[in-house]
Parts: sequence; C-alpha cells; structure tokens
Amino acid sequence: MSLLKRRAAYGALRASLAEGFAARLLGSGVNDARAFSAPAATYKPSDTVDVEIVRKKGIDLIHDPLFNKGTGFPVPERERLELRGLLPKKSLSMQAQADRFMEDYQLGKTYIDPKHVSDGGVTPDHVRRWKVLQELQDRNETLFYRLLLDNFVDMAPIVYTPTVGWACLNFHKLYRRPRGMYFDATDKGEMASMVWNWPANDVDAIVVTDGGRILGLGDLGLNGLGIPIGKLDLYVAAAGFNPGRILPVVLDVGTSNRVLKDDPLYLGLNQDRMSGPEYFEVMDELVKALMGRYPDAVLQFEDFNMEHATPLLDRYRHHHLCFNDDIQGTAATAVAGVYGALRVQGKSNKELAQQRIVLVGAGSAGMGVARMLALGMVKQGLTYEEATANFWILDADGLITVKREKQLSSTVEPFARKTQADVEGETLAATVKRVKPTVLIGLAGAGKLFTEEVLTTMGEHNERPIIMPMSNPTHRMECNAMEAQKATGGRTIFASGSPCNDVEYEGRTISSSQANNLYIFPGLALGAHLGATRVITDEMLMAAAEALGDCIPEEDLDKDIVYPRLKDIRYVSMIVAKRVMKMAYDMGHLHSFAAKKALEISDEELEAYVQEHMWEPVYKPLVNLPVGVQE
Ligand SMILES: NC(=O)C1=CN([C@@H]2O[C@H](COP(=O)(O)OP(=O)(O)OC[C@H]3O[C@@H](n4cnc5c(N)ncnc54)[C@H](OP(=O)(O)O)[C@@H]3O)[C@@H](O)[C@H]2O)C=CC1
Ligand SMILES: CC(=O)C(=O)O
Ligand SMILES: [Mg+2]
Repeated sequence: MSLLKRRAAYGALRASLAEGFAARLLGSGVNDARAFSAPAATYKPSDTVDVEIVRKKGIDLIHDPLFNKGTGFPVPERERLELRGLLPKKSLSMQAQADRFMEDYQLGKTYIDPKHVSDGGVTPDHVRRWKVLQELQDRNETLFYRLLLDNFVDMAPIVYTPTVGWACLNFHKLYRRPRGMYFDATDKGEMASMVWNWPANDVDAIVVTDGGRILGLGDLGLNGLGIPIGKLDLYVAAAGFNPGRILPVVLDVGTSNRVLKDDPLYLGLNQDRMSGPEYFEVMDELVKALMGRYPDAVLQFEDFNMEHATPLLDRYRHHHLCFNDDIQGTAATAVAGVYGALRVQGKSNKELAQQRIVLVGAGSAGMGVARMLALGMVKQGLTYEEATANFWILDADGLITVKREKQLSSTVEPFARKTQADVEGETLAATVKRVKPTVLIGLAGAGKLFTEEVLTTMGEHNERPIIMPMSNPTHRMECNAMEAQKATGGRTIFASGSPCNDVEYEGRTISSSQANNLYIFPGLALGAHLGATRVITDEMLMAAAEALGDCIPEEDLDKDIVYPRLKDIRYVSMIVAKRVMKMAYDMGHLHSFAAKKALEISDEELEAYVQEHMWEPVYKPLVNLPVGVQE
C-alpha cells in the first residue's frame, strides 16, 4: 500500500473514531455504552479503501474544484459532509455528468426553439450572454452585480425574462454549479436540520417556488429554481439586497411534465406532482424550517400553480412576512400601468372607475390584478360590487359568468358576469366587440390570444386603446408591440410582460413599456424588510402601485411611456420601499425603531435611511490598511 493510501486509511479510521466519540458525547444513541469499553478497532490494511481526506464541508466543499463532485456526491457523503439541501437530490454517475458535458463541448447546443426566436424570443446571442454572465456570477458576485446594475436595460432580459424562461426549460442540461437550496418531498422530517447547511447566518430575502407554473411555460418541477435565482438577482441589482443574505429555494414535489420525467438528466423527483393535504404538510414544514432559522426574512412565493398559489398565501400571510409575487406584485404593477396610461391620455387616477376592462387569464396573476384594480376603483368612489361590474374575465373556456357550470374559485366568483349571463363562454373576439373595453389585459400564458381581429376592434372603439399582453416569456405574450400598433394605426398605449422594442410605424417611433412585476417586488420587499413590517397588507401594495406610477417623468408620459425607465430601477425601488414603509407606519405595522425614527424626522431622512441600507456593488477592504493604501 502506498504511503498516501495508508495515510488516508489511517485518517479515515481516526475520523470515524472521533465521530463515534462525538456522537456518544452528544448522547445521540448511535453508539451504546459497550462501544466505550470495547477494544479499539484493529487496523487491517486489507479492509481499507482509498479515501481522500477532505477537511471542507458544505458549500466550501462544493466550491473546491479539487474535491467537488457536483451531482456525483453519493448519499452517504451528502449526509456526512453537510451537503443536504445544497444539491439536487438525484445523484448522477460520472458517466452521466461526462455525457452532459460532452454534449455542450462537442455540439455547443443552445436548446433553442427556432419558432420562438422569430417572434422576438430568446436567440443564440441571449444564450451566449446568459452563459457569460453565469460564469461571472460564479467567479465574482461584486463585479457581476456592478455590471448588472450599470447595464440593467441590456442585462435584465438575460438574467430575467425572457432568457430565464429558456434557462428553466433547460436547467437540467445546463446545470453546472448549485445555487440556492433544494428540498423535496422525501426530505420530510429533516428540513429543519437541512436548512442549517446553508452557510449564511443572516438571510434577508428568500424566494421559493415549487416549479408548478413557471412563467407561461407550465410545470417545470425542480427546473423552476431558475426563477427564484433570477428574481433574487433583481433583489440585489434593483433594490440593493446584500447578495450574501439572499436565498433561492425550490421545493420539489414531483412534476406532471412527462418530457422532464423521461429525461435521464432531469434532477428532480420522478413522481407525479403532489397535491391535497400531503402537499400542504410538506410546504408547512419547509416554511417553518426557513422561517425558524431566518425569522426576519421576507419570504416571496413565486410561480405556484393556481391550485396552490392563493391557498398558500392565505395560509401564511398572517403569520410570516411573506407575499405572492404573481398575485400581489403583478397586481400592483398592473394598477400602476393603468394609472400611467390614463395620465398619457391626460386623465387623472379618478377615471380608473370609468374603465371597462377585459382580462384574459383567470389564474393567480389575472385575479390578483382584477382584485387590485377593483380596489383602486373603490378608492375612486365605487363600491366593490360596482367595481367588479367593470370587468369581463375570460379563461380557457371563454367569458366567465354566473352561469358557469364548473365551480368557480373564491377569487373568480365576485367577477363572474351577473348581467347578460347568457353569453357564458363567449370568445374573446365577441366579448371585445360587444363590450368595447378601454383596457385589454392578457395573463393567460397561452400565446397569441390578441388576434388581429381583437386588436383591430380595440382600435375601432378607442382613440387610445390600452393594451397590456402581460404573459411571459416573449412567445407566451398575447401579442407583440408591432401587432398592436399595426392593428390600431399606431394608437395603442402598449405595455408587455417581457420586453418589446419600440416600434417604427409610419415614420414615427412608438414607445413600448414593460408591465412586469420587477418594478414592484424588489422595492416592496425592501420596504417590508427595512421597516420590519411583519405583514404585507393590501394598503401597502396599493401604496407601492401609486409610488410606481408617480415615478414616471412627465416628459416620458408625453412619449406614451407608462412605466419608469428601467435604467432608474434603483431609484424606483427606493421610492416604492419608502412609500411601503410610510403606509406600514400609518397602519401600525412599522416595527423597526430606526426606520420609524427616520420617518418621523422627514421624508428626506427616510429616503436617506433606505439608501444607506442598499448594498452597493463595490469592493470593500478585506484587510485593515491605513487610509489611502487600498487605492
Ligand atoms: N407581467 C408580469 O409581471 C407577470 C406575468 N405573469 C404571466 O401570467 C401568465 C399566467 O400566470 P398565472 O396567472 O400565475 O397562471 P395560472 O395558471 O394561475 O392561470 C392561467 C389562466 O389562464 C387561463 N388560460 C389558459 N389558456 C387560456 C386560453 N387559451 N384562453 C384564455 N385563458 C386561458 C387559464 O384558464 P383555465 O383555468 O381554464 O385553464 C387560467 O385561468 C403567465 O404567462 C405568467 O408568466 C404572471 C405574473 C407576473
Ligand atoms: C414575471 C412573473 O413573475 C411571471 O411571469 O410569472
Ligand atoms: Mg412569477
């Protein structure tokens, strides 16, 4: 036996004896009293295996290229080396890892669907940029965030929608280095201990998904983790959260996605998606584990399917500082956009109450938006019932009325049409013709629902139609900017979920805005975190929406722009955070003493307080040197 192997064997023996001793001291019951008095194990060279001695554990081990095995760590090593939760559960053989790598090496595959490229979706160049940015993030987060912040307009579509949608679809093929935490249904009973494998002692923001409905791409199971990662990139860049204090999380409860389940490289559980009481038990355990270790963190729920999104929000919102971005962040975003569009038309917020709104997609996002717009109308003087009468909501079965045979959810029910209910199931084109809406919103994730006929009708009945195809990513949007402008003679006030370029139409440039919750969730979470608000109320969301609308400069309104410029995202997030804190204060929810003090001094003081707490991507001294030497 070589000297090296002998040393390794001896090291392993010593380690296992030490472990046994530690276990006895801790009273774990692993070793009983006899083990104490038993003679030490005899050293038998023939029994030894070729063990590498590694002193690192957890994330330090994963980040050490000499010892890291990525998805190749076997289960016992994961247990002993504190890796649980830091990697997807499935162990891959070295051969499988090599095959995955060779596919990239030899073929340089981009896994792009050419159909989507032609419609302004993800291109090979997006993919190249995504990979380059990913590598930088793994090497140097400060520089990564410096660049993301300084080039937000250019890079947000790479780390976020639409490219993040592509990254999620292909997460299992692209998987290189873990980021965030991985829990699954088989971890039941162990989540509270697993969460301690996360290296940070303090976490300010957690984004969790179960991959149930990722953008408009459906159930992507464990692959959905790409979304919490992308959202938290924006927490840092857009709102100045500290990148060392954020935590992306996926809870894998299986998937209904057959393509993924059949793919040998898929890293998630190969079982059908869980539902019912069993699902809530697992989710409860995860939430308790996360909030148990990080009780002050803001918890954002992201991209849950319709069956779970609202029930989960209702279940936790009164106990933890949490919100559902798709329901609440999107709602505040849409309200701000409609207010912005009214201002473009020279109207005040008051006129919200006069709008006729057709909304396609009666899911989490759609119903969150409808409810918040209705609450906005209530603020302008209507009763809630009067407000709901201004909406026509459609799902895959057409217009929803009280005559719908299927049981309606509690979020949809108040919006089911009561008058003219004989048109139950009416098509979008027919509803738009009949109702002559002033505002058309799409949140169905089903692609081109705003056909030429629908758009032309919007143009016929409105001097300035407000058209918001808010679904993501690009190829799931209800229409693009050019289609809307062409069909309406360039008169549309346009805002889409994923970015659309401005349109050149009949010799003039027509602006496109982006109606995406990225304008709300970073600032909302920042305000809630800095103010230690403990809850996020409807009033705080409405304050966020109004703050967002107020950030649009007058000269941009003149150019039909209905959201602030993305280059100003840090300023926007600061203003949103400030207004959220002020509303929390008014409602008795501002529990941070320092924030309260700043707020009571002046608006400027509160602004300064928020700004001071926003992390800046600059190199900070890591050793104490005399002043001037660092430079
Ligand atoms: N811009 C933004 O900031 C945001 C955009 N979104 C986008 O909104 C979309 C929906 O998200 P979410 O509400 O969470 O999803 P859900 O799955 O909860 O809801 C989808 C809804 O769309 C309906 N729908 C599906 N196909 C059609 C169709 N062909 N015609 C009419 N309605 C249809 C569904 O009806 P049925 O139940 O009958 O199938 C359901 O009511 C996604 O694309 C997502 O990316 C979400 C959040 C934020
Ligand atoms: C933007 C977003 O949250 C979504 O499309 O789901
Ligand atoms: Mg979402």
